[in-house]
This record gives sequence, structure tokens and C-alpha cells, in this order.
Amino acid sequence: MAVWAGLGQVATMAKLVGADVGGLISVIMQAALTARQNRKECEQLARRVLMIAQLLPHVPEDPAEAAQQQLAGLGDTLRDAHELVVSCQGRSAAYQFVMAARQAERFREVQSRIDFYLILFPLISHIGITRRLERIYSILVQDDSTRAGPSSQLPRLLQESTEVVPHGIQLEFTFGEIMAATNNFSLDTVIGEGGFGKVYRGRLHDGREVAVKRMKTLQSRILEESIFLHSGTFLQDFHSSDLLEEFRTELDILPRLQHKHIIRLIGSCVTTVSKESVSATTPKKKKGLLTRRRKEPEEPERLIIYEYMHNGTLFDHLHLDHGSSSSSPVTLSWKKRVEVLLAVSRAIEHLHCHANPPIIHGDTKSANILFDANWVPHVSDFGSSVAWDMASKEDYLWMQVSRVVGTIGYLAPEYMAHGRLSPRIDVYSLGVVILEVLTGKMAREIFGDLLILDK
Ligand SMILES: Nc1ncnc2c1ncn2[C@@H]1O[C@H](COP(=O)(O)OP(=O)(O)OP(=O)(O)O)[C@@H](O)[C@H]1O
Repeated sequence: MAVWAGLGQVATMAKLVGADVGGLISVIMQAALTARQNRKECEQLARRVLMIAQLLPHVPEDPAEAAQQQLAGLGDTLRDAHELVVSCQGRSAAYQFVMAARQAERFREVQSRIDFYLILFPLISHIGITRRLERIYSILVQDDSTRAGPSSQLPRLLQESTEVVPHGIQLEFTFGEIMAATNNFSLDTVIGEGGFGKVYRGRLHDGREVAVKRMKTLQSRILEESIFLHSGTFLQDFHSSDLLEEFRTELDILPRLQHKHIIRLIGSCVTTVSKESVSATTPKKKKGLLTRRRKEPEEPERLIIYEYMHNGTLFDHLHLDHGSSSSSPVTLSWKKRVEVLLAVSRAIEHLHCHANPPIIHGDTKSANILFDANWVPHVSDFGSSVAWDMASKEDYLWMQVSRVVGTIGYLAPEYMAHGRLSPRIDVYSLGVVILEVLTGKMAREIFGDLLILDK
């Protein structure tokens, strides 16, 4: 019995997995049907194996190297599953009784190995999303070129064999250099603001244009949130706060990533400036003497310097004024929209399949996709990212977290409701971005529609 029909890649799969997967899955299912012992466990195993059969056709013919290594063990897992189910077909009740504990242990072990593939496949099949977008894109391109005549060229996006680009060395800047680059953080250089702080446009002494993210200081937060500082306690809390974590995460993760569609880190700056400030205990002014000043340590400035993106965010182009008019090149044609999605999908694929360990972006949304001067999209904002080192996880399906970060509308339900973090949350958010780009609706509107459909 063929488990799946029309899978034109049986030979490739057999090569990858080291077994005739289709054949093995068929015999496991048949054996499970005729099992005389442990019927419930056999059925469970068969159900999971069937899920593998359903997911396998979505695995591309040329999965990434890391995925290939993982897939190589699937043949052995299925052979063990088969052997286990077959062992439940015969044997006397007495033999089974003696072996019961050992069998239960073996079922658990084989099931968990199969579960591993059930989590792995959606990741590998994410590459399938990219391939599908590529196919759609190539149809749109062909359509265009038919209209434009035979001389038109395939866009570079489809021709490029590699998108990994060396990012060079990240520099540590002095505060003075960044002050000079941003005209002393003048208000007219502010280009945006997020939870982390203000973002300034600047020009380095070598002429490069940069975006400078300046972490909010306690002082600015006190002003902003009218927090009354009673003691040093809050100061400590603030220093170990989420912003500091975001700063560290971004500087830890971004240098490992070198991809055409991932924002490039230029450098950073942490300073321990001391400010000449009037002390509260300054003695009374004596005639003719200046107020005695003493040096007080000031909160360090923390800055991250990125390559400058001239053309705003995907969110702005979709939902702000220019999104509705035909003036935005991003929304001008279906081809451009799919091209943007393809680029984002490739960036996420790079994070999941090429970074070692894989990286979960954690906040994939249209506001975090920025366009450079040539309208090339870049995924940015890695402050919520997590390195996903599967080998060190006890539970490889997800990581339980107590604090959920991200943006409502893009958050995967299992993560938002139960704090289950895994690379799949990026695939969910990417799905929301795809819907956003294709429908022109905001994520929250799409979410609302789905809730209505659900009822
Ligand atoms: N490299 C860049 N080039 C140009 N503009 C940028 C760049 N990075 C950020 N911006 C602008 O600054 C705004 C805020 O940036 P960003 O959203 O990354 O900040 P954040 O504080 O990390 O936000 P969040 O609260 O979403 O985590 C962006 O919407 C964008 O307009």
C-alpha cells in the first residue's frame, strides 16, 4: 500500500533518510492493525507515523545541510518502530507480561524520537514556504517578461545562489563619535521610536549613513513614566531590566547573522561617562568661590549602530497613507509584494536552518521589516530573539518561558497562552505577515476575522 501518492521524490527521500520511508510507514501501519498486544500504544505510534507520512511530501528535495543530518536518523527510528509494533503481534501472554515494563519504556523512547521529527518537519517545510513563494514569484515574473518581451531579465532575487553576505567587523564606537554622527542627538535626526528608545539617523566620519538606537536611560523613563524614585531599588531593577536584556541579546545574536535580508550591525557603544553635577551636599557658596562640584557616576549610555534603511518599514507602506496610494513601490504590484515576502521568508529560513544554533527571531512583524535605498527588505529588531540550542534542551518540542514577549496579532497561540517557545512561533508570525501583505489588512484585523470565522 502506498502511503502517499504522487510523491515524486521517493528516491531522494530514500537517499536522505537511508530507507524506503513510504514502504516502512506502510508496514508499520499494517502491523499496528494486526497487533495483539499493546494495541493502544501501537495505534498511537501508527497515528504519529501517519503524521510523518503527511508531512514528508512537504520536505523539499534539497533540505539544508543541518536538516539533512537530522533526517538521516529517520530511517533507523522507523525501523525501530516497525520492530516494536511487530513484536506486539505474536508472543504468549506470559512473555508479554515479563516484558511489559521494558516494552512500555521502548514505546516511550520510540515515540519521543518520532515526536522529534514532528517538530523538525514544520521547520524544514518552512523551506517549503520559501519554495512556494519562489514558484509564485517566478510565475509573476514570467507574466511580466511575456508582456515586456523576450529581452527582459529574470530579477536577481530568483537567480542568486547565495544570499549570505559578509558583514565585516563590528566596531565599538566612542560616545563622542556617535554624538558627532547625530549632531549631538539633535531632534531633527530622530527617525523613530520604539520600546527600547529613540532611533537617530547619523553619518559616521567615514561617510556611512547609520541608524543609532539609544537605550532609554532611567532618567528618561522617570520623565516619561513619572516614576518617583524613592530608593536605589528601582535603579537596580532598571539595570537588570528587559531593556538591558534586549541590548545584550541584539549584540549577541546579530553579529552571528550575515544575510542579505537581515539588518546589518555596524557597531555599538557603551559608555561610563561621568557628569559634572552639582552635589546635593554642596557646601554653601562662599563669596568669590565657585560651587564645589564633584563627579557622580552617571548611568551608562548604551547605543546600537545599524546600517541605515532609507525607505521605512513594511508596516508603513502597507498601512499608512502611501500604502493605499499607488506611490509606494512596495504595494505597486503583486510581484513586488511576493518579492518582499520571499525575502522575509528567506531571512527566517536562514535563522532557523543556517544559523548554528538556530535563532528564533521572536518578533517577526511588518514593522520590523525595513527597506534600504534599493528597496531591498531587511528583517530587523533582534532584541527578543533566542538561540535555540536543541541539544541542550530536555524537551525539544518547546521551551517553557514565564514571560511572553512579542506583538499582539503576530504571536502564536501556544506561545501567547502557554509560554511555549519554539522556532514555530516565527513561522506563525510569518504567516500573519503573508496575510497582511496579501490582504492589506492589519494583523489585528486578520486576527479578529479569524476569531469570527472560528465561532
Ligand atoms: N536601521 C534602521 N534604519 C532606519 N530606520 C530605522 C532603523 N532601525 C529602526 N528604525 C526606525 O526606528 C523605529 C523604531 O525601531 P525599532 O522598532 O527597531 O525599535 P524598538 O525600540 O526595538 O521597537 P520595539 O518596541 O518594536 O521593540 C522603526 O519603526 C523605524 O522607523
